[in-house]
Amino acid sequence: MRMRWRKPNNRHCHSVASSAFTRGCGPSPTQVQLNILQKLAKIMFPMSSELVFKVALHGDTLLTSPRWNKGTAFTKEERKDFGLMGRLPSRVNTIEEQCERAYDQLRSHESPIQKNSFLQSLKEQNWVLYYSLLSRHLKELTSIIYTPTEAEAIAKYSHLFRRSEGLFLAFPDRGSMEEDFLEQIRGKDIELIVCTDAEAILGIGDQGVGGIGISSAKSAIYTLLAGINPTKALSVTLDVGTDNETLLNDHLYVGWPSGRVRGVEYDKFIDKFVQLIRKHQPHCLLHFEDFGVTNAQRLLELYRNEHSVFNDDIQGTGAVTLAALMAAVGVTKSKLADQRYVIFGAGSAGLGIAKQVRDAIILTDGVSREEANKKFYLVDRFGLIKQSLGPDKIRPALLEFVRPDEEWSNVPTNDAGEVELLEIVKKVRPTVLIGCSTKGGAFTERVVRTMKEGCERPIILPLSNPSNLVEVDPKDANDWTEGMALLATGSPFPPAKMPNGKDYVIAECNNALIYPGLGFGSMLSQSRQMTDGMIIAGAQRLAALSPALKDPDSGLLPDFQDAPAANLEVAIAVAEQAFDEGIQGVSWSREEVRTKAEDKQWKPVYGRYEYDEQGAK
Ligand SMILES: NC(=O)C1=CN([C@@H]2O[C@H](COP(=O)(O)OP(=O)(O)OC[C@H]3O[C@@H](n4cnc5c(N)ncnc54)[C@H](O)[C@@H]3O)[C@@H](O)[C@H]2O)C=CC1
Ligand SMILES: CC(=O)C(=O)O
Ligand SMILES: [Mg+2]
Repeated sequence: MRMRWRKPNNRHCHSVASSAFTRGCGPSPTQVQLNILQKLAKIMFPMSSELVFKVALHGDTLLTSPRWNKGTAFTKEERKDFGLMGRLPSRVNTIEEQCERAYDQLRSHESPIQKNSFLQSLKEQNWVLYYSLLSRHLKELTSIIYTPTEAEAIAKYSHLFRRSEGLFLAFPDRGSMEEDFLEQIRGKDIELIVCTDAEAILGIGDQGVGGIGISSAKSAIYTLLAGINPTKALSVTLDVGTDNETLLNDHLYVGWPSGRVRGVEYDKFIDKFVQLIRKHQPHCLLHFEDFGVTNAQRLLELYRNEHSVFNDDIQGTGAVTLAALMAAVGVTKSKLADQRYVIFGAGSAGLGIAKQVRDAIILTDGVSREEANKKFYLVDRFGLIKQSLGPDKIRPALLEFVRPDEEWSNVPTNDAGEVELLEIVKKVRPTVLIGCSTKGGAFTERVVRTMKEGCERPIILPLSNPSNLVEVDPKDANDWTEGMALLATGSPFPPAKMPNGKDYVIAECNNALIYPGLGFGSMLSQSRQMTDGMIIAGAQRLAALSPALKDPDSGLLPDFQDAPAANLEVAIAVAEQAFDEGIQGVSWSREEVRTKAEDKQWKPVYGRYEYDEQGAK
């Protein structure tokens, strides 16, 4: 891996949208903000007249194609050319009018889950309108199509089911997997596949076939935040059964109603899928999402050297958390290597974070791997991960982080002989406490206050999703530490009040702030692998955009409103790193990365259609 560690800086502030990114960058703030907003507006909503598409669809087939349908925005001329006269009401609308109408309709739905269903149905009808609407109300609507509301939609998938989306590969139909896959991608140039086996969806566990909801939500976020062309993305659910009794006992369950396939048969099934991607789509990025803890790391290691494979829960979460921590140590004027880390929940996310931060400590501060490992205390269902838990309770991937028993011989345990979080906090006096356990409320008042006694500015990141599983409500953590905690959460939370009455922005430390950029950077450079160097380069770039580096009372990470601009920067850093490592698969040069990235982004604009038999279908 050829890469140099670079301290966060603001070199890239000219090209991002947030005012927080731009303070101190040459022209007056107002002028800079104006330029940036104009640039962002152009990126998000370029003039549709600039684009011309050759389209081969006609009449109803055009109106029912979500990619090409424009609804009432078809011009009179297009209506004549495409057999739409009489199929649409007379008035031609602009996209602005369509968004206004759709937003009014959305607001007539009261509950978040109803809004989620409405947006899903809009997506099935008209992609340009769907993504335009989401872009215009990014923060508000991301929480509807992603965490927290998507968790509820997934749990209710079989009951809310109306129309299928994506590719369903069920274990009993494995004989026709290749045919089914080819049928789905026929005529398409797929660059991204997001797949899940749905064993650990967000924090709500095994959701069987409903897992398609996370693949398509993650895929939509790729489009929304990184401009991935939705026609080039495929969402997949690998339906290997479910051990969720509620689903198995539900006669309306639409997945394969069987217990989960495990062991050799499971591995063969996954391998068949990966190999057919390697055969038919050798350049596409394969994104794994929400696999169970026993498979996630194992599958990543198995395939990452032979294909561009990415596990979001491990690598995406590791990267976004590293960026948040880099910003936090920037505020406390300390180093990553100075911290003592307690990670509560040693699953995919917990391990991914530990490894990512450990690797960064080695790179930044020249600490040996062994010394760096010692800075981490991992905690899981059986309390502290220490030697005497034995191989039944310690996955091989955790071995580097196991604490020696002697270190804990004088520490009180519970009846089961486990060392619980409070005792760990008392002994370790952590400066960083991260939650990815799915155990809502685990960071109790005592835990947080004890942590505060041991350090002036505790860094607390309760990352579990959805919102009701957060380890501590950030408002409480803020109150219990008299506003001194540096906080970020996995799902959106409102600002907390500082003792001086000021709002403290709770940054969203969600992998969506970085994975679209990591994936886009890899796709853009057509790199053969997603390397650790590329991921760290992306995390560094995101950290450099932290508003907290300018104002310590601002959020640790860019506001979600700025997520498209931040992800573009991440993508550029990742692609540049691919060049530095010599693993790019494109013939253009490193200097062209930014222009190529901006050009490649798909924008939700209609453009003008011309009928052409050889055109898009
Ligand atoms: N903010 C973000 O970007 C991300 C957040 N997450 C969230 O983190 C949580 C975990 O996700 P994954 O690591 O993918 O799941 P996972 O299933 O791989 O890991 C969960 C771990 O927590 C442990 N655990 C369960 N109950 C516990 C308890 N009472 N005390 C301590 N540990 C306990 C489990 O044994 C398991 O090792 C989920 O809520 C998920 O939504 C995950 C990925 C990204
Ligand atoms: C955000 C995410 O990937 C998760 O909660 O699993
Ligand atoms: Mg996930």
